[in-house]
Amino acid sequence: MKIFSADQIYQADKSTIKKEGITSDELMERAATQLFDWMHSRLRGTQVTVQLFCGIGNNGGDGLVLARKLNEHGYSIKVHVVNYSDKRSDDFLLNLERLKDGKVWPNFINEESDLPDISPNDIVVDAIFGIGLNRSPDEWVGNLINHINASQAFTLSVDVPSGLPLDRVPWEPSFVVRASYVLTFQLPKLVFFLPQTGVYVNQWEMLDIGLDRDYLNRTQTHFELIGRPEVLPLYRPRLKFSHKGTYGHSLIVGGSYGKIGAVQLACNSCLTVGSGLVTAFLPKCGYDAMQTAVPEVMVLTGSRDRNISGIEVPFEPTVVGIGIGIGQDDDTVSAFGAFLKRMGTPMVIDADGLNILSHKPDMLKDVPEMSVLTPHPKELERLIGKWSSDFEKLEKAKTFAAKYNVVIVIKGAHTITIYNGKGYVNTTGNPGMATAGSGDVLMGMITGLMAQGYSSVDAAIFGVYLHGLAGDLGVSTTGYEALRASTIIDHIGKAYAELFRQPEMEQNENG
Ligand SMILES: NC(=O)C1=CN([C@@H]2O[C@H](COP(=O)(O)OP(=O)(O)OC[C@H]3O[C@@H](n4cnc5c(N)ncnc54)[C@H](O)[C@@H]3O)[C@@H](O)[C@H]2O)[C@@H](O)CC1
Ligand SMILES: [K+]
Repeated sequence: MKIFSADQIYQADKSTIKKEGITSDELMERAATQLFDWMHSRLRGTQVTVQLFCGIGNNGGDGLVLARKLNEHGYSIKVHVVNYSDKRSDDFLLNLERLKDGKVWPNFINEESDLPDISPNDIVVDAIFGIGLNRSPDEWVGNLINHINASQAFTLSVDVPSGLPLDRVPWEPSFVVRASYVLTFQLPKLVFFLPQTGVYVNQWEMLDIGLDRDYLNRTQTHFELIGRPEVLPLYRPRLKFSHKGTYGHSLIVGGSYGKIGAVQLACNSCLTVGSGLVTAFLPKCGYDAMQTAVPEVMVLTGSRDRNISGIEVPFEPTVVGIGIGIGQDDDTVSAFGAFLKRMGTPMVIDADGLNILSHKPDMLKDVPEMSVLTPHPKELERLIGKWSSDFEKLEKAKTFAAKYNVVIVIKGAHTITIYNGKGYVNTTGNPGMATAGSGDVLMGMITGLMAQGYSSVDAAIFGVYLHGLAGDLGVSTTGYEALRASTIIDHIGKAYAELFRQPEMEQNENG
């Protein structure tokens, strides 16, 4: 699903209004009716006080329409108009009159006003600012936002948490509503998924307001949200008349004394995701452990006991996964450099492989094109330099990926795959996966997918999604704390099956 910018969303609104021959207040009515239906279906007339804080633009207008509808259905409401500007929008004014016609008299809040009491048992509707926010809220508005945040009331934000801009980090972090729930109109917003801005959003949901499909389909975006509908078409079915050679031969290069487990995990996940053959290249000390732990894997070793050295293999691998647990011993660094120079096949490079590249940036030119780099934030920083915000981080990663023609997988709560100027934001995974070896499993999976013929970028997007899904399935039996990297591997098969699971309704209908 595409992630649109604020400008593009305004265009979508305009295009819808024009195409359907409706007025902008009719679109607002449609949007706010969705908000009302959502609340009404959950509250079912419960006598809880709903305090609506409405700005003076169209986000505030949405809040006023919602207030009118709640009032018409007998809910107990208090409406506050947050008077931060004289430039009230037409649809705000129209709906203010309609609200007054229903005998609801809002409380107007300005710089001098006392802050209203909010009980922790109230429901707050936050309709102060929407996607039109273009500068920091004034201090008194910021104080009101702090007051809402301190109330501990359930806070439902309309479209976006007020104070959160769509294209940058907030000017003042405390002047942003911390939303319990965001009901966002039709399209996901990038800020929900970035570490610096996602913290303001506890849960979110999209409400379809019928924006112009043609406009949405034809417009190109810089980011895309990756869910099941996006990954299913990437899946490459196994063929009946195939053999293990059809699915590639992966070479996993990694390990050092005490870190052979990383390679076991990567080889295991590489096989489990479907690589036809897997060979591990290890220091000698890892030989017995590897042969015992993963019998399906073939093992080659270098000449040194505790570290990788001279990477020589007597076959042409389809793809190489390299870097986990290798350390930065001089011999290892030169073996890694020579290997990069010699190999033309795309690689998946992780962990110390990335750290070596950060220390020896002249090696970057030897990284085969269309390789996949899988850094966590610290490794990324070493590679591309410091950034001042998540937005700058994404821009720098895009520039780096373009310069070396590689795919970058920025690991995190919402892993983002960067390629060719675009970011693919993953939706699976959970905090239980922040555990030792989880990254090794991911690198094995991406390698195994490339071995089977997935393109580098598809393997990254699909692998990240499947890895997260396997973690989500695993966590249902272990809980967050007890989830281990091996549990993720154990659930790769179920994750594949889950991709093709029919929703229960359809299953019933089909008999
Ligand atoms: N355009 C449409 O047709 C629709 C718009 N909708 C709603 O409209 C919202 C956008 O409305 P608006 O464009 O009116 O913008 P907002 O309601 O987000 O903000 C109102 C206005 O405040 C001003 N402003 C920005 N930052 C400020 C600050 N820090 N201090 C004081 N004033 C500031 C801007 O001029 C802005 O236009 C969406 O988020 C959504 O809730 C929905 O009703 C769906 C349909
Ligand atoms: K809002």
